Amino acid sequence: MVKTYSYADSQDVAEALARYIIQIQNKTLNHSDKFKIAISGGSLGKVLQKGLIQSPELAKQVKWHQWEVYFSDERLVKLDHPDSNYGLFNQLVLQALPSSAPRPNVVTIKEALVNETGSTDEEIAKDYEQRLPRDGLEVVGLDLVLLGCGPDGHTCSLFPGHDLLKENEKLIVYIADSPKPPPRRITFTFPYLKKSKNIAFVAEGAGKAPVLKQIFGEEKSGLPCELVNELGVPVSWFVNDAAIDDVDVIASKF
Ligand SMILES: O=C1O[C@H](COP(=O)(O)O)[C@@H](O)[C@H](O)[C@H]1O
Repeated sequence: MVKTYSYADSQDVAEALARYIIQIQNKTLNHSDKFKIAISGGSLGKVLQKGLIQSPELAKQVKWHQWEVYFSDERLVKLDHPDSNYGLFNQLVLQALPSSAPRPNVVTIKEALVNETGSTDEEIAKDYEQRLPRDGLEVVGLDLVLLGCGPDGHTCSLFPGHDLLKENEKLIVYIADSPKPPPRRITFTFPYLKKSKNIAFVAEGAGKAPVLKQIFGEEKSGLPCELVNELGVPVSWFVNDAAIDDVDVIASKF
């Protein structure tokens, strides 16, 4: 269920990820009128910009008007704040679309609840969970979830050793003590990630080599990224060669 792809440079990674996204988009739109996808923050934004906006042959295949975009995690700041994952996606992708291009439907956190006296981060998480796609009363998984891999092995805002890794019921939860600033966030949980039809990770650069060695090594790392690999969801990893520094340990898996 875990496929791994490595490419020499970042442009190759970006184009390979874009081709994969378009493949899942087209397969989904054969039986649905909406392509439901989750975006992460961090380094993923630039990869999407390179593959889905700046690569003309691929850009013309993206059916943005049928996209329904969610966020696998979000920082609890205003949407135009430099720390906002929506803000990054808006800046790198949405604002780069031709003005005539139809826009996707983007499901952001309810900005009015952020820093409003009387509302709590738990309410923001519950509100976002209420807006996840449903089939009747049941919340359904997304067609594709795009995840990053932090140098500590975190993904979404699920951090190593955090109690949130034990959440087995809620689909969206809040964290008030993220070890990576800013501290206040909401995040997909493993129960929600497990509902996904497809998951893809992107990890690039020498800085990710040590954690990839742990995630794909012989020993169980218990890191959030490795726990996602074990959910039983089809997972694809897109990395560049700089992120694979130990041929013995993981290159055989790429
Ligand atoms: O804080 C976060 O970090 C992760 C990983 O970011 P990366 O730059 O190392 O790829 C990101 O996926 C997540 O959305 C973000 O909130």
